[in-house]
Amino acid sequence: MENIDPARQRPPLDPAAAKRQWRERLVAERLRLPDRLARNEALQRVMRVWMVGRVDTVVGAYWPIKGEFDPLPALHRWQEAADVEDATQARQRRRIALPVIDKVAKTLRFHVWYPGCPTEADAYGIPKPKDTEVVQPTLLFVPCVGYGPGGTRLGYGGGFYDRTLAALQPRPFTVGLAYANAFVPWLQPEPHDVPLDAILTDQGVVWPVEAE
Ligand SMILES: Nc1nc2c(c(=O)[nH]1)N(C=O)[C@@H](CNc1ccc(C(=O)N[C@@H](CCC(=O)O)C(=O)O)cc1)CN2
Ligand SMILES: Nc1ncnc2c1ncn2[C@@H]1O[C@H](COP(=O)(O)OP(=O)(O)OP(=O)(O)O)[C@@H](O)[C@H]1O
Repeated sequence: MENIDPARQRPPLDPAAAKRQWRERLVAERLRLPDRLARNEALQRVMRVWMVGRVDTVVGAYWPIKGEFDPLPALHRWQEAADVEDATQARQRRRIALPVIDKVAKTLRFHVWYPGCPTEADAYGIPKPKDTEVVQPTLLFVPCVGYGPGGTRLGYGGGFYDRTLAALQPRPFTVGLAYANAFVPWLQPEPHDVPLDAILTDQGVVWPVEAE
């Protein structure tokens, strides 16, 4: 048989393999970001401005891992602002919830969390609230390893958010959080991917994009 270019003998990368490769690259890149502190502050500001006027009282977020943006400081301030911002709602306490993995259904449940709340490590070593109330966030901040056009999200590959959102009735408004360097232009939604309703980065609201 003739010599064939070895690259051509390999099957092309399937989308799942491409996603695995990019996950690794994006997490490594995020951990190396030289200006992470400045980006972190910028994204906190974007979040707080974006939340003005939202009437949610239960907001889901996450405990940051692997260099993820930390949404909790901005949410503390949102919680504390309740007293002055909206007198009619001030009595209904604003609450922050963190995900807890349901190992059987492989979905997430959201448990109330507050600073100093007792926690224990989940299967991935992420702190989860211990024995606090289960709540239904109407607004959910979702960590992104990467993001693509149209609100497509790349996570760590567990499918937890997609499975959770497929099952949640009514669905919360979902907001992806990422640093702007995590944009992956070719990222295509797979059939099970639930697109995010909005994406915020340190550069502002990047989805939905304003009409030109
Ligand atoms: N901060 C944070 N909390 C979260 C999530 C998240 O993405 N970020 N999750 C969002 O779902 C859930 C946890 N899901 C996770 C899924 C995988 C890995 C992880 O580290 N996976 C390994 C690869 C495992 C494998 O390939 O089988 C890795 O990336 O090294 C971490 C969390 C709930 N809590
Ligand atoms: N609604 C669903 N029902 C059943 N399986 C699902 C569903 N959504 C996703 N999955 C499974 O989860 C796997 C991982 O999905 P995907 O690669 O999109 O994860 P991810 O969004 O990156 O991860 P995560 O949400 O945990 O951060 C998929 O291969 C798919 O089989």
